Amino acid sequence: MFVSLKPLVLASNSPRRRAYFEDLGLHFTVWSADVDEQLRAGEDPEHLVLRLARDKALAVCRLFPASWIVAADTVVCVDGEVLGKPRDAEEAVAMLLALAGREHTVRTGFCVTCAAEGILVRRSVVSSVWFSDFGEDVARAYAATGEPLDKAGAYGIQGKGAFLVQRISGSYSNIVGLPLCEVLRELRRYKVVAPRHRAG
Ligand SMILES: Cc1cn([C@H]2C[C@H](O)[C@@H](COP(=O)(O)OP(=O)(O)OP(=O)(O)O)O2)c(=O)[nH]c1=O
Repeated sequence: MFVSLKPLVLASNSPRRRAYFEDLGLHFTVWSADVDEQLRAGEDPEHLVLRLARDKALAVCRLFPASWIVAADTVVCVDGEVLGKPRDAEEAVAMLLALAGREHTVRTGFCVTCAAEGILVRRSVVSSVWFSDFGEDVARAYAATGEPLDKAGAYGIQGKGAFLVQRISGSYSNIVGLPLCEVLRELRRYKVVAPRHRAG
């Protein structure tokens, strides 16, 4: 659907982010960026996801200075608390119960950068999600599937966790970890990618 016009690197371990790039038809390299994802005292969620997206992008940028790097970070926010990925099944259950029967937000920050061209762009996108009300038995049953362990807020809207979600407002792909409209807009703006034109 789209072609990569310039060398492109997805700085991510996330299979969801990789699948989104593959769906677009892009040619890209995947390089994981391991950075310290700790929240700093007094840091708000928007600042956190923008900082981590930049840190992940810059860690990979050093290795590919002539390439365009895309990195992202996703968190769930409820009651002023930031939920990242749970450490274990117990923490997953606690996170799920904190989200049950109410609204929370999912925020993804992303960074598009190229050292050779002196560009670094960051944006963040927020979506709202309403969970149905459920009890500890349901939270434990879902946590036991293992699906929550590598996901912010301990659920995957795109997977088994879909049954938790009553409704959403805003970008769906943002909840899954990469706000596609906004990322594609930046990649097209800098002519990193373009729609594919087939002859005949
Ligand atoms: C809320 C939600 C999050 N997630 C995922 C998106 C992200 O992969 C993950 C949040 O962790 P992140 O730290 O944003 O990303 P990651 O560790 O998976 O990958 P990397 O840092 O290497 O890019 O949660 C879902 O897949 N579905 C959901 O519904």
